Amino acid sequence: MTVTDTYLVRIGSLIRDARRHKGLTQAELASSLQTSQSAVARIEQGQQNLSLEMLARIGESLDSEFVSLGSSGPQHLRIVGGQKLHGAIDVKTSKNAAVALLCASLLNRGRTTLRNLARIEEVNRILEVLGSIGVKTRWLPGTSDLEIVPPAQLDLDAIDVEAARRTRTVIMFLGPLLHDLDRFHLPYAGGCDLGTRTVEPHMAALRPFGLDVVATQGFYEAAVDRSRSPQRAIVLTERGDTVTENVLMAAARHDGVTVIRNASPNYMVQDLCFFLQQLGVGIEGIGTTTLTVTGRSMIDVDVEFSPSEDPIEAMSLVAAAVVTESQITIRRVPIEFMEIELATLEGMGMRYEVSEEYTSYNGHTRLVDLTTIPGPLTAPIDKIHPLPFPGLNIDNLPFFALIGAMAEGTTMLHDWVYENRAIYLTELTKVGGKVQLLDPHRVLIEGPTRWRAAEVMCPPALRPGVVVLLAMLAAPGTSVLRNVYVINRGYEDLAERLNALGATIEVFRDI
Ligand SMILES: CC(=O)N[C@H]1[C@@H](OP(=O)(O)OP(=O)(O)OC[C@H]2O[C@@H](n3ccc(=O)[nH]c3=O)[C@H](O)[C@@H]2O)O[C@H](CO)[C@@H](O)[C@@H]1O
Ligand SMILES: C=C(OP(=O)(O)O)C(=O)O
Repeated sequence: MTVTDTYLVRIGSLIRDARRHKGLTQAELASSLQTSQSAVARIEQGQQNLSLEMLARIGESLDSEFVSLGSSGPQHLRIVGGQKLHGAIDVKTSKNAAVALLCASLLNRGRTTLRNLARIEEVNRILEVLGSIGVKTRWLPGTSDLEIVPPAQLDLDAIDVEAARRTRTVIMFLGPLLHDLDRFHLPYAGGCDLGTRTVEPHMAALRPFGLDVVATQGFYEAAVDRSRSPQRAIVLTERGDTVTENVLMAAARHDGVTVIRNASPNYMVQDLCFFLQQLGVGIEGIGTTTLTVTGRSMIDVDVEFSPSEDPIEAMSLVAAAVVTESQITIRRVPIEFMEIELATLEGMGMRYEVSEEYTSYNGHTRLVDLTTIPGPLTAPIDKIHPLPFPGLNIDNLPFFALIGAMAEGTTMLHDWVYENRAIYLTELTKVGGKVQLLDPHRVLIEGPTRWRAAEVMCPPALRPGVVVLLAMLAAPGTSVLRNVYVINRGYEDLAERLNALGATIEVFRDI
């Protein structure tokens, strides 16, 4: 095979992956390219010469750039796998608390300083959105502390629509904004491609505060009827994290007492509650499913807050240790939000040591340092499935695919929550995993696995993306993971920090 042939085959398989991620058939892609299905089949098999123009058109049809110029193109990772990790790593603060706190800063007329914030793409997008509507934000020099100063009047018409559409967080502007604006519009929420994620629970829960939302042409048109206010407890139909946060933020400036039932007691909700308390809002029941909020119609305080460490990053690092069969110390693990995960791992035979507990900078969350001890694992007898906190966290479930792949026997995962996420776990087959999709919600993983290096397009979802990356760390040889924006959405400098543990990961872009 000539060098050109090898490239055509590689590009062809990347195009096939991207098409499948997008859920298109060859015929559908062909029709958007105005070519034939057989031409698409030849392209995917690497049997068709491709012009740059054709590559650009394919990239456009699949929302995925295959070739780009300059430094602004997609970022890729080249991983030399098969090495053991060693040493210690600190868990960073969570993405999910960061986004809630950034939205909550809109409640405050004073200056909000968020300390030790995760410097991740998701935060960057929200900073772009906040900046576009007039909020002044700046990183304090040499720190990860962010200062936020609101304008006298927000300018929602100037909102950066492109940045807003890349996150789901914009939906959490509804709760804070309904106090100051009688009418406003926000772009539809975006984010990872995990299948349909309804926003209806948000609309229903905010209706008692007078909010009515009509969705038209890519925007939520919001109008606030000031004659309405909550007359009785707000009962959430699902125990969602961001819906609970939205109601908390609406209640924070509602002059009166709001009771929220079936609230999520999850980690990011707790961080938001601690922050709101700093703003002078009364909150009882933190960490339970009934929250009683005594709001303040005006909040104008200079406040500082540091969110807690990310249990999902902690779980990712545990999975990194398991898949590379390494002993590492993971510092600052928010133990309360990892207990069921760790109990499940113990059931699979995993051993680890934990330090005495200490307190997070948020003043509340209990942390430990956890040292992994490599050893043989066996598949769990029962399926592993997530539940709202205090169950096994849904965002941690994908990491059990990796751990199941290391264990002797068959592990079943049941992701009842998301329509798409389990499907992406089949990407592990490209690096040697034996993963069988039973239906869109259930996968069987057979272990142990002999990982092998491969070039793979990063699945368009954060956790499955990291799962593939970690498998590549274990696979001897050189792997490439292409277009890792979704990973950077939720993890700060992951490649660099894994390299500090002895991994070899190079970040690169196309020329
Ligand atoms: C920014 C943030 O904090 N994101 C988290 C948050 O998203 P978020 O709060 O936005 O989660 P969603 O509201 O999208 O809920 C996730 C999915 O679960 C379904 N659902 C949810 C709760 C429930 O009791 N029943 C139910 O069926 C929803 O319909 C949806 O399909 O919670 C998700 C589920 O924990 C996590 O994956 C996200 O990382
Ligand atoms: C699904 C996730 O988050 P988001 O709600 O930001 O899409 C996640 O963190 O895995």
